[in-house]
Amino acid sequence: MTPAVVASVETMLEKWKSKEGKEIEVFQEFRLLTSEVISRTAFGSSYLEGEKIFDMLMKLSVIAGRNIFKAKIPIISKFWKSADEIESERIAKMIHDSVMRIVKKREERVVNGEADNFGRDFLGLLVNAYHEADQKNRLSIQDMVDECKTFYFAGQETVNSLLAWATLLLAIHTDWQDKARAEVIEVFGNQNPDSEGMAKLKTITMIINETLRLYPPISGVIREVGREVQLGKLVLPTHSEVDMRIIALHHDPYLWGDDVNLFKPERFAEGIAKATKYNAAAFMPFGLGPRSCVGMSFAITEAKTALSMILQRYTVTVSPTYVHAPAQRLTLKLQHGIQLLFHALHYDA
Ligand code: HEM
Repeated sequence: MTPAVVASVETMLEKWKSKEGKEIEVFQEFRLLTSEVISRTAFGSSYLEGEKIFDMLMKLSVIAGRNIFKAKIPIISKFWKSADEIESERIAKMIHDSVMRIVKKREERVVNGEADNFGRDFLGLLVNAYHEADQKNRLSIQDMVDECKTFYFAGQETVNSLLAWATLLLAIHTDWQDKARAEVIEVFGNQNPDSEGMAKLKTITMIINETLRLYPPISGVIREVGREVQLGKLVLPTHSEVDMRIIALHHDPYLWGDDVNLFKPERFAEGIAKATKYNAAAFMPFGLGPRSCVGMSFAITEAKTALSMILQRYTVTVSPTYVHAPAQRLTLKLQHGIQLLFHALHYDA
């Protein structure tokens, strides 16, 4: 996957050449980057259509984000729909139609003999499951659409958030920015990152972990209680939902010390186990247990690649217009974005 990520980062950095020294809003920039990466990975040759679908999913996520805590009135909500609900239904229908169009195209290629399978990318696997001979294991269209949604939210929004916060923290903590750049130059010189060098990026890994601790893209996970259980003085009934606030664990001074709110990547110098004093639940940006994130390595490789390529070319500082206003919108975002300045380094990267 590294060459696909490198190609997408190169496209982004090519655009940045005309903006050197000027303000760039990185949340939006990384949104385009991570959408392209996930579209290429998930939809392969159909990635342009994939991007359109993800774009619509983005709109749906914005609507869902602003309605997440709104209660519904049971009978009235059956007959009356808010503007957001009507818009969500319209977008959902468009997404459904787009997925169907891609599926049809892939089916036609097989029928016409242009291809002997539906594709080896994520969508190809879904189309295969849709054609599964055994009805019990067959995927419905709705399942396919839902899988696309999960993949998009899981794989795009999260890395978007991680990259944006990491770049902001590097812009604020220029000592760490210098250390990270020195490491990248030592490992890759001015060449593009490769998978072999990824494991050697110790400082970058520490910075990524500390970013995920302070600003976990997913701030909590929900679990349903399988059977009644007692936790200390608390009895949790069967089927009750437990909302585990990852962000609260990551900011707990009891677990992390009085400097819990400071950016100190050195906490992770000897790895996660040492940093958490072997308490697995103290640091869980990717969740915990059998349902934890399947895209963890993908996400870390993508983040390391993008950060390395930026550091090879630019020093980064915070723009005077930046306002610190984190906001929970499904993932941890910023109300006014992240405005940074990128200054070209004077050597050929
Ligand atoms: C910084 C980036 C990411 C973060 C912080 C993150 C975090 C998480 C978290 C907290 C969960 C819930 C785990 C749980 O319930 O215990 C999750 C689930 C999931 N993630 Fe990620 N994720 C990231 C990137 C990705 C990427 C890049 C992909 C795919 C390419 C991905 C695919 C998934 C999927 C499919 C699930 C659902 C797993 C299931 O329900 O069994 N994630 N992720």
